[in-house]
Amino acid sequence: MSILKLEGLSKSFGGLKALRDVSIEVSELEFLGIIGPNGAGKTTLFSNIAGQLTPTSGRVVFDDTDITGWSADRVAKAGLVRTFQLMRPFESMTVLDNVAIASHQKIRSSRQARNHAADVIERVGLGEYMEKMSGTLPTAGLKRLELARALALEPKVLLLDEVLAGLVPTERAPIIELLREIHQGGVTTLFVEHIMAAVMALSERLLVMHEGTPLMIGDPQEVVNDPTVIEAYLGEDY
Ligand SMILES: Nc1ncnc2c1ncn2[C@@H]1O[C@H](COP(=O)(O)OP(=O)(O)OP(=O)(O)O)[C@@H](O)[C@H]1O
Repeated sequence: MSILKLEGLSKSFGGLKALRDVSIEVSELEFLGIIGPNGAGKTTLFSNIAGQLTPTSGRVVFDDTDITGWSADRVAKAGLVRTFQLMRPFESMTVLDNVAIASHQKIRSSRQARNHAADVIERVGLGEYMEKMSGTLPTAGLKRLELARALALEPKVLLLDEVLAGLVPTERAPIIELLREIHQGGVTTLFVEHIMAAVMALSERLLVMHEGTPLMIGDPQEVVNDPTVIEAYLGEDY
């Protein structure tokens, strides 16, 4: 069953067509990798799905509800949550407070929201940093915090935008493992990423975006071996 349907989604910025007629369906509990060259429209796609931008035309259907044009807050509360390439935690607040703010959007009671936030922080492996100021976290810790803030909203669908960017290879492996655990915990995941080893390790299906439109979608191995994809994105030496 599909949990997310994009129907003819397009987005223009003035004369620039950043998204052109994107139609894809994402199955419940799927892990969909999304790759493509810089400027292909990957982040714009997420922004149009998650409510930071309103599509110029087309529809976003989530869990059988047309959410096109909904505010980002409303989309997130409904269970479709994204992370950002540039993380924006409140640096002068503790890790717990940062995540509790997100929990509070789902849970009215402050005490319960904090308890829930603490559980999520443990789950992403930041337990020992609970009372530390967010601004003191190393990059890998900030990535975990970004994931915790997303998980605090109890997403059905998670949109991950280059969550591995800025990490050195030894830092990536545990975050990749965490992403796998989150997905296996029952979260449909869309994963925009340039690190191909991670894309191939996690993706069940792979979408290649090129010039604002899907170039190919399918089995990851078949997609990365496709000559058109190699020419558009991966290069001969992939
Ligand atoms: N707010 C905006 N206003 C005008 N143009 C924009 C805006 N956001 C994105 N664009 C343009 O839309 C196109 C798609 O950009 P987008 O950031 O979605 O690409 P991307 O695939 O995410 O790239 P990257 O891999 O570098 O993050 C680019 O040409 C970009 O310059």
